[in-house]
Amino acid sequence: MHESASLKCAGDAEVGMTDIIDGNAVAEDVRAGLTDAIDALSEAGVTPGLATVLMSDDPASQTYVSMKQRDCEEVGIEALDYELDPDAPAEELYELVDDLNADDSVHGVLVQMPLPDHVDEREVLRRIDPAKDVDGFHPENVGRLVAGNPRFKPCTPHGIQKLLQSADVDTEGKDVVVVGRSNIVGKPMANLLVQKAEGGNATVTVCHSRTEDLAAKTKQADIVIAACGVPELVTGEMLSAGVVVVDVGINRVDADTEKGYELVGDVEYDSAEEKASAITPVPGGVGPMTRAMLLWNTVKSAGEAADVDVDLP
Ligand SMILES: Nc1nc(=O)c2c([nH]1)NC[C@@H]1CN(c3ccc(C(=O)N[C@@H](CCC(=O)O)C(=O)O)cc3)C=[N+]21
Repeated sequence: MHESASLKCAGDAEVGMTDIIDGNAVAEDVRAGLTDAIDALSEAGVTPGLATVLMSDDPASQTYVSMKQRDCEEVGIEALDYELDPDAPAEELYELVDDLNADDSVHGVLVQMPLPDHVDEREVLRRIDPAKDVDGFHPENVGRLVAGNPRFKPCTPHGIQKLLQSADVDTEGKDVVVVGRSNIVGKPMANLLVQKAEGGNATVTVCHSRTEDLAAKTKQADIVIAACGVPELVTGEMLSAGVVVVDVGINRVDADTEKGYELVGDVEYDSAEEKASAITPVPGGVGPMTRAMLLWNTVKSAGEAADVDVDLP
C-alpha cells in the first residue's frame, strides 16, 4: 500500500469524499479534442472512416455497435456499417475484411466480438490490416504494445489511462492489481501499466479465476482494475482505505426494470465506494471511454494514411 493513499483518508475531512470519476464527461472531452484533428484532416481532403462489422444477434452487441456509430456521426467520422447473418459462412466475413482492407476510405476496421462459434476469431484478427486495426488486437500490434512501441493501444486500457490521468491519479511507483487476464483488457492493461512511459511505471499484479487469495492481493493495492466479467466480485471488504477503483465490468443482470435487466460492474459499488478515494461507476465509467478511444485510434489511423500530422487529445 502506498502511504499517501492511506494518509489521505486517515480520519480527516476527506473521509467519505470519494471522487466519482465521470467517464461520460471525460469521453466528451476526448471527442471535443478530436474535432481539431478532424478539421485538419478535412482541410487535407480526408474524412476519417470507421467500418463496423456485426455478425451477431446478441442485443448487447447491437447496442454497442449502434452507440459507436452515433459517436462517429457526432465528431465527423464516417461510419460504415456492415451486418452479416450469424449463420453465414466464415468465408463471407474473411472476404468482407479483405475488401475493407483494400478500401482507401476506410481507416479503421472493427469486427464486433464475440463471433459465432464456426468463425475462427484468431483468423479474423490476423486478417485485419494492422494499419487499420483500431481495436489493437492484431498479433503484430499486440507484439508492438508488449515491446513498448504501441501503434494502436487497445481502447479499454487506453481509456482507463486517460480516466486515471483526468482524475490526477499517477500510476508511477504504485501497486496496481488487475483482476482479469483477457486479451482485450487484462493483459494489455497490465502491459501498459508496467511500461516505462506516462500512465505506466507501476508495479503490476495480474489476478484471475485461479488466484488463491484474491482479497489478499487487492488489499495491497493502491489501484484495483476489475475486468473479470464476474458481477460484483470485488467488494469493499477486499480493499484498503484510499484505494482507486476502476470497474470495467458491464454485466446485464435480470432485474425488475423497464428493460428487464440492470447493469452492474465487477465491483460491488456501494461497499467499494466507502473505501475508495476515487471510483468509476457502471454505467458511465469505463464504457464511454472505450468508445472515445476507438474514435481516437480511427483519427490517428486516418492521419497516418493521409500523411497529415494531427494533434491528438
Ligand atoms: N471488436 C470489439 N471491440 C470492442 O471494443 C468490443 C467488442 N468487440 N465487443 C464487446 C466489447 C464491449 N464494449 C463496450 C464498449 C462500450 C460500452 C459502453 O459504452 N457502455 C456504456 C453504456 C452501456 C449500456 O447502456 O448498455 C456505459 O458503460 O456507460 C460497453 C461495452 C466494446 N467491446
